[in-house]
Order: sequence, then structure tokens, then C-alpha cells
Amino acid sequence: MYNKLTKVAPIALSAAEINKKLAEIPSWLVVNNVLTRDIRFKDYETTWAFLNQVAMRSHLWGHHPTITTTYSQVKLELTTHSLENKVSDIDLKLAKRYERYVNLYEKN
Ligand SMILES: C[C@H](O)[C@H](O)[C@H]1CNC2=NC(N)=NC(=O)C2=N1
Repeated sequence: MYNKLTKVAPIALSAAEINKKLAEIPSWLVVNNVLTRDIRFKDYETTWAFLNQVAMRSHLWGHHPTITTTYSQVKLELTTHSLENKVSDIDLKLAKRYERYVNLYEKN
């Protein structure tokens, strides 16, 4: 069995729509129109176990965050490049999925 992927166009969201979805993932913020999350994990191995899941999911969905990391600190930033770097539905969908992964790992 294998997956056949279909390409779906991202949909830019209004501030009201973004805020409604943000209520479900309160650790995420929109800073200068960028959906952002900062996390500190317990150690380097945990950080990269998390980032590998982020990378695989991003690759699977064809949508990629800016990842800034130093040792056990991670900053994820999401916007949709193809929509002039606005926050779109896929940014929020990915953030919600990443948040599931955050909860799998011990934090500092
Ligand atoms: C061809 C490729 O699928 C597109 O360039 C994807 C890649 N990853 C992406 N990631 C983000 N954040 N925004 C995009 O518009 C985007 N486009």
C-alpha cells in the first residue's frame, strides 16, 4: 500500500479566524504576522527526537517551518511563503500537530 498525495492550496486567514484557532494552542503566538512557538527540552537528544518528528511531518505535508535551535532550545516559526508570508490554514494545522509532539517529550 502507498499514499498518493494531493496538492491543496493554502487559505490565508483573517485575524479573527487566526485568534479563534490560536485558542486551541495557547503556547503559540503570532508575532509580526509569524506563528511562533518557543520550547526548551530536557536535553539535546530529546530536542532532536522532537525535531525529527517536526521535519518528517513538514515533509509529508509539503509545508516547512523556520527552525532555530541551540542545544535544548527550539524556536518554530510558520508563515506561508506562497501567500506573501501570511499565516494560513496549513500553518495552524501544522502548529496543532507539532504541539502533539511537544507533549510527548520532557521539558526543562
Ligand atoms: C514546492 C513546495 O511544495 C512549496 O514551495 C512549499 C514548500 N514549503 C513551504 N513552506 C512554507 N512555510 N510555505 C510555503 O509556501 C511552502 N511552499
